[in-house]
Amino acid sequence: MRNISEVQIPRGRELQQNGTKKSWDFMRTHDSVSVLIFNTTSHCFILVKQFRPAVYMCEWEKHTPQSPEDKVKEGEEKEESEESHGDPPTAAAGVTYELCAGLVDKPDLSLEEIARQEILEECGYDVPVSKLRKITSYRSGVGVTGSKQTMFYAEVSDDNCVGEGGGEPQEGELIEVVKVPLQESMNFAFDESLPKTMGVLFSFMWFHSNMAPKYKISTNV
Ligand SMILES: Nc1nc(=O)c2ncn([C@@H]3O[C@H](COP(=O)(O)OP(=O)(O)O[C@H]4O[C@H](CO)[C@@H](O)[C@H](O)[C@H]4O)[C@@H](O)[C@H]3O)c2[nH]1
Ligand SMILES: [Mg+2]
Repeated sequence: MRNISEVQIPRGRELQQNGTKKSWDFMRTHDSVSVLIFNTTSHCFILVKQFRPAVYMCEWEKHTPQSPEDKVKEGEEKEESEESHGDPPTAAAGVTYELCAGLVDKPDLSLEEIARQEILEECGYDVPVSKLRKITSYRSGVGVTGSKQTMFYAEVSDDNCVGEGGGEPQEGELIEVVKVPLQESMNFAFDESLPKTMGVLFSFMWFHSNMAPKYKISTNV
């Protein structure tokens, strides 16, 4: 009988599961919060758009078969041609649509307080903590990081808008705030030409099943 939970507690990078020795790399990261923001004045979702180096590198590697790490390794057989396939992708290939989100890196603040700060810094809306509603939490990555993300819902109005958002420039953040009209949100969510996170897809679906009736929106999911 196989029991997937029968794992000898790992020592170093090795573990034994079901009699098989395995080693695995992991990366320790902070947990995070994300927020689905809905503007009740304009009936729009408020998303952020930012350049993600990791996303860009995935696209870059498709264009250039040889990865930067491989370049520095010497004496290895190259399976694929080193020839470049035209110009490298533009920076736009690394820009994704995302929920407003942030790392849980301030131990003295609650998850709600961190979410509130991110909404203000990234999107420019001042929302009291009491207006934040927890949707759920989940593992945001199970292959390498295993960290947990807690997702919130925040209803805002134009009256809550106190700034432009855009992130904290001194922390190197460069964020564009994007409005997605509710009526267009499902087409937006499933348009694969617009790169986005799973959180955007999931939260839009959540809104359509839980909040849309309140706004008398017919769902085409
Ligand atoms: N934004 C977002 N939307 C999702 O739908 C979404 N779904 C998953 N995630 C994951 O959540 C984590 C935290 O999100 P952020 O990267 O937005 O965290 P911040 O604290 O705002 O910013 C930090 O990272 C910035 C960029 O590197 C720096 O400039 C800052 O200095 C630095 O503090 C990341 O692991 C991300 O993968 C999403 N993140
Ligand atoms: Mg962020």
